[in-house]
Order: sequence, then structure tokens, then C-alpha cells
Amino acid sequence: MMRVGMGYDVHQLVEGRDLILGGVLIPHDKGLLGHSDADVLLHAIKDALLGAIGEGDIGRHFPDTDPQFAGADSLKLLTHVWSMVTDRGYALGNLDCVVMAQKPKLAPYIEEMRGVIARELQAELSQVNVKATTTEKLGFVGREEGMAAQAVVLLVKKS
Ligand SMILES: Nc1ccn([C@@H]2O[C@H](COP(=O)(O)O)[C@@H](O)[C@H]2O)c(=O)n1
Ligand SMILES: C[C@@]1(CO)OP(=O)(O)OP(=O)(O)OC[C@H]1O
Repeated sequence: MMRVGMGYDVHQLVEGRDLILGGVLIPHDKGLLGHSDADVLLHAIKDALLGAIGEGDIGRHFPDTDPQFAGADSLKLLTHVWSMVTDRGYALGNLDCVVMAQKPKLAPYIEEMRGVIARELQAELSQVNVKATTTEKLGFVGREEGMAAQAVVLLVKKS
């Protein structure tokens, strides 16, 4: 059996915060704001995984009102979500995702993000694809007020 899931997330860009995307710290003059480390890409991926197994979204499992998740490492939360997936007998078919960011240029960091995500999801690199796009200076992304990310996953039942 196969299950598909999608995820979408947005975070505001502000000064004085680290920029962490796909578990990778990226040098930039601004970072994403959130209750957690605000890794918008991992949040979209977790929402896609939770969607695929019919388990709602990350806000349900890791409420942003819970002090336990203040400054939370999104990679650790991904480990938890992935254990929910494997507990139900699924493995990754493939994952595709995109980060919408006007700046900085993410191309130099894409392979590292891909490696981090593939390791967490116990998958081969070829099963994970990470993309970046600007929005051609349009909208909140284009004005560098925030970043967005979208992810789609396919899970396959282990035999
Ligand atoms: N923050 C970003 C955005 C885009 N890229 C790469 O540049 C290519 C062209 O982007 P457009 O938005 O002009 O289509 C895109 O395909 C990415 O490879 C990037 O590295 N970092
Ligand atoms: C993981 C959480 C935990 O507070 O992160 P936040 O930084 O609050 O990010 P958001 O995408 O707004 O909601 C998800 C939350 O569950």
C-alpha cells in the first residue's frame, strides 16, 4: 500500500535569528522567527509525513504554546515524526520539496540538506530531492519578509 502526503509552511525573516533550513545552518544576515528553530523546510516535510499517515499536523503534536518546544531542534522533531511513520510499517518511497527564498542563494547548501533529510528518513539520496526558488521579488518572499516551503512525500508499506 502507498500513502501520499503534502506539507506547507511559512516563517517570518528577522534580524538576530539563525537561518536553519533542512537541518543546515546557513550564513545570512537574517533568520527565521518561530517558537522552535523555525526550520521551515523540515516543518513542511513533517507536515507531509503526518499527512501521509493521517495524523494531522505538527501543531497538533508539538503545540507552539508548549514551553517544551521553545527553541526546539526541528531535526529532533523529525526523528519523532519519522518513528511514527516506521511504527506504522512504512518506508520512504520518495520526497520532493521546495524552499521559497529570495535570498540567500541556497544552491551551495542543497546537497547537505538532502543528505541530512535522507539520513533521518533512512533513505538513499536518490529518494530525496530538495529545490529552491525565488519568487522573482514578488510577495512576502520577494520582499525578504519571510520564507515558505512545500513538501510532497510518498510512503510505501514494508512487506
Ligand atoms: N534562494 C534561492 C533561490 C533559487 N536558487 C536557485 O536558482 C534557480 C533559479 O531561481 P528562480 O527563482 O530565478 O527560478 C533555482 O532553480 C535554484 O536552483 C537558489 O539557489 N537559491
Ligand atoms: C514545531 C513548532 C513548535 O512550536 O514550531 P514553530 O516554530 O512554532 O513553527 P510553526 O510552523 O508555526 O508551528 C509548528 C510548531 O508545532
